[in-house]
Amino acid sequence: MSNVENLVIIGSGPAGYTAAIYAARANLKPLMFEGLQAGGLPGGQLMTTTEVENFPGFPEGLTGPELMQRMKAQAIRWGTECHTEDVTSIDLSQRPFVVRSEEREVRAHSIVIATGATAKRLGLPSEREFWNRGISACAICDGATPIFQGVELAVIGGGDSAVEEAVFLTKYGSHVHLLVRRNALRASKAMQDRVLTNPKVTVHWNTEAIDIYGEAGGYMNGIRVRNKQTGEESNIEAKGLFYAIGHTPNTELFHDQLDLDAVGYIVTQPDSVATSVEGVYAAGDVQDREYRQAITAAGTGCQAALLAERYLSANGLVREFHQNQDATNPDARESDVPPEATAEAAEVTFDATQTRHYGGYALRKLFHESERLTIVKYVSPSCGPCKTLTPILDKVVDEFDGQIHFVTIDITADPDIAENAMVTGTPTVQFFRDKEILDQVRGVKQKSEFRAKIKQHLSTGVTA
Ligand SMILES: Cc1cc2nc3c(=O)[nH]c(=O)nc-3n(C[C@H](O)[C@H](O)[C@H](O)COP(=O)(O)OP(=O)(O)OC[C@H]3O[C@@H](n4cnc5c(N)ncnc54)[C@H](O)[C@@H]3O)c2cc1C
Repeated sequence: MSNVENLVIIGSGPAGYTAAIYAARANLKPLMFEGLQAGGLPGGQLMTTTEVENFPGFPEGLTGPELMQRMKAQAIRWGTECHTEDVTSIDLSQRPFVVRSEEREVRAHSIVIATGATAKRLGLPSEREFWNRGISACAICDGATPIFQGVELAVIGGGDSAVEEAVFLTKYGSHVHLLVRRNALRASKAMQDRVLTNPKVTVHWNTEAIDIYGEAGGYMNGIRVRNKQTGEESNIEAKGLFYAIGHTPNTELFHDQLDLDAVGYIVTQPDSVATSVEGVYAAGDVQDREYRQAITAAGTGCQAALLAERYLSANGLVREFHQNQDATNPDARESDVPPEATAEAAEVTFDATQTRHYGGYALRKLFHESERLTIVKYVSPSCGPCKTLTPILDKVVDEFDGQIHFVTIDITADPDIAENAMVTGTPTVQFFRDKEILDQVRGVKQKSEFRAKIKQHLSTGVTA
């Protein structure tokens, strides 16, 4: 049984990392599937937010991505093995349990499920057409892109997320419309005050979106809305629409294997995080309909790890590992762009023989002069998924050192470049050669996808 893991943790939000920290501190060397695209992002929901001001221990507040990087670093420091992969199937009917991703199959004596919840969509008739062409589910990730600068924007929803996003978007849009289905906000009183007193936000009560309109093949130009009390329909000329309408628990993998409630949340035993299968525990938003906070997720993550440890000990299943306190998180980065990469320094330090470059100066030079395949990664400082993508893409870029150019563009520092490249959200990765765009990838994707694209474009062109 030496190749059976003590504990597999599925999900890398506050619940998953807290479970990992506790289990790793108990010498269990947990293996974590951090997730990639199914059910959110590595790092979970806080990767899409700005300031977190209520997590104990940080009196000045910190950003969501920063908090999650710290949790990850702490989990890795004590020996957690992390894989940035989605679990694609799980078998809880046999012991050890079997957990599969696209890249591996592992067996485990115990499991902590911390897969959280996913943002809902409305399913409007033209939603698909204008998705990423004005519609977004992440204001924090996409709000800074040029298409949203100085134009009217809208947010749908009435909870904390909607209010936070509406206020955040006032930094970029000329005005923000908040569409609320009822005649009241569900957001906390403090959050309500922030939006109701903001002159750049108009709240449209009893209002539902019916559809999006815009140019065929182009961007959205507005939202068709209906007043639910009067039935009257009208248009809101917003160039951006951000969904903040709640979440669905990520429990597809566990249907027919665990007890779920009518909505799909995992049912845990009273005063416990034990599920209907012994040795399997659920922590965080995936089992919490009521509180859904980072600290409650972390609290139940702790409970899950302690229960898993007890279960392993009671059944003589523990395999102990030495802790490696020197382990550091290779993915922990403060920024995608190093501080020395200033616009002033760019002209002096630019070297076309290098693989990695930063900023508009380098991109313009390479775009016009280089024969190599040039890969451009567009990021923004507040974008959590950008930070997730960085280590994934870095590893692939290293494999093609000397064959390609890799340029990082901060779209807030080089908005004109982002606009010309028609970047509508971050992270976006574009592939160029001979002044032609060959390909584009939006969001966080697996290493294998980027590797395949680079190989494909290298094989079809001349490289330096
Ligand atoms: C915009 C916003 C702002 C917020 N602000 C605050 C705040 O200020 N303070 C606060 O306390 N709370 C805040 N919250 C709530 C908080 O983010 C959540 O309660 C918390 O993140 C839940 O943690 P979790 O670990 O349960 O799940 P999540 O954070 O949802 O993480 C779930 C994880 O599971 C992974 N996953 C899903 N499916 C799979 C799969 N098949 N395989 C592998 N991995 C998978 C995902 O990739 C992700 O890593 C905010 C939420 C939002 C959306």
